[in-house]
Amino acid sequence: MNTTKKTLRALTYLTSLYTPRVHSLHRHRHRHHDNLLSVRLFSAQSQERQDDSDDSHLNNSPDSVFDSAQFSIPDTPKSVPQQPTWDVQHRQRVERAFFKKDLQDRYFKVDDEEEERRRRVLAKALLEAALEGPDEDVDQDQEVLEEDQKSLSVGIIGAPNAGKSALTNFMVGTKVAAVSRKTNTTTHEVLGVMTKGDTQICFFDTPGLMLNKSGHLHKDMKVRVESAWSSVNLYDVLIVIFDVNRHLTRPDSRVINLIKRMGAEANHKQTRILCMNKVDLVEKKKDLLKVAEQFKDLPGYERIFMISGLKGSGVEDLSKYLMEQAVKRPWDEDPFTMSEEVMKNIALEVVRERLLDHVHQEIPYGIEHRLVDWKELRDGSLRIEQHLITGKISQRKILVGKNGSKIGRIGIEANEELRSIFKRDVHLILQVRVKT
Ligand SMILES: Nc1nc2c(ncn2[C@@H]2O[C@H](COP(=O)(O)OP(=O)(O)OP(=O)(O)O)[C@@H](O)[C@H]2O)c(=O)[nH]1
Repeated sequence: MNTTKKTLRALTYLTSLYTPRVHSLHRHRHRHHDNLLSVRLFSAQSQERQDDSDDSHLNNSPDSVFDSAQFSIPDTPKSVPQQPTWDVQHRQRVERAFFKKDLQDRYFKVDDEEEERRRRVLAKALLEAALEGPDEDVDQDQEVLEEDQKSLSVGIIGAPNAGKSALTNFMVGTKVAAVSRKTNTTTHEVLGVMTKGDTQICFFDTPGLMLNKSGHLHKDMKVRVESAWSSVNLYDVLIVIFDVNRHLTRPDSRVINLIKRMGAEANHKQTRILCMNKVDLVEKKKDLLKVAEQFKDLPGYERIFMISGLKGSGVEDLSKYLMEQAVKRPWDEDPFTMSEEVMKNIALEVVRERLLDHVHQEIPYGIEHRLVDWKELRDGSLRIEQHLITGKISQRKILVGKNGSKIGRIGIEANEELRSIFKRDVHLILQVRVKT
């Protein structure tokens, strides 16, 4: 798997946080042209101007601008012009199918701080994925014609800590899911995409889908949870996963209820499988058979797998089984390329991440972060200009630093990372501005 693909995977999830929800149910492919992240507001609270004098001269101060052209950056990678063709159709399809606008607004609102936290985590994930060395596995170099493509959507459901991310990571081979922590405020997320030969499998997390001890939905989140439950049926395959070691030592009635509910009846539209995870932790392997015995009569499950998502035992069988379930259907994710939109997101995230590293944590909430220019030049390099706009002169000072040292540091580091992610020259310009 190459770096671009890893970055793309990281962004698959990242993009979902910001893509405006689309709500019609038609499933045909179409491209999403909205300039999603050109402007991002990070205001957690309203910013009052502290000084009413004319600050416009501050915006012309050379200190407040970082321009990568003024720094010599070693080891410029060879610029490779790319045609961005990544299609966000897959995400849109899921979002269209799963969430309705009003529900979205009422029940899925993530507060700014939480969003900020997630954004940071994701930016990190993105970088890790992008900077990771190439994998050993065979690369998907040959194009597979659309009519030959096979796809499978797989939902993974289980209690927190059951090992959903670890399993997906093992199958997909990326660390992204491990760091994109989920909370009850999130919707279904793509955990990872595996493309092998002519087959592509998309794994989805189904966070927050747990029953209470008496086997009912949690009252406080009923509407949200009900819609999420019904969406579970849309996957081709549903993996119900649980920690078998925990089940043997401290059985949890909520987990048992979940397993029973999902396996209660055969579902002709969906293949359901039960995964006994963390078998590596179980000392007496005979105990595993006892558990399998306990659930074997549930008609909803086609198969029961005993696996260790972390160590990998049994995962190959599971992957093989999933590959066999794939149906002739065009892939949803292009495994090779990144769209311009995704790249823009990356550019903002990377700067944002550096900003948070170098500036006091609370400050970035009051800053408006804009992508003001994005140009792909003829030599394949990118010119990216972003503005950091603040309403407070005191904040401007902090951001700029002594003689422009702070914004310079942020710019140099961000520029370096972007070059490494995009594999081409990046001319990054960051400007700190005061709202006038
Ligand atoms: N020993 C062992 N540990 C595992 C296995 N699978 C997962 N774990 C560990 O269990 C913990 C939870 O795993 P995750 O993959 O994050 O679980 P999750 O279901 O994605 O958790 P949530 O994100 O909270 O829903 C981590 O510390 C994993 O390292 C396994 O097969 N064996």
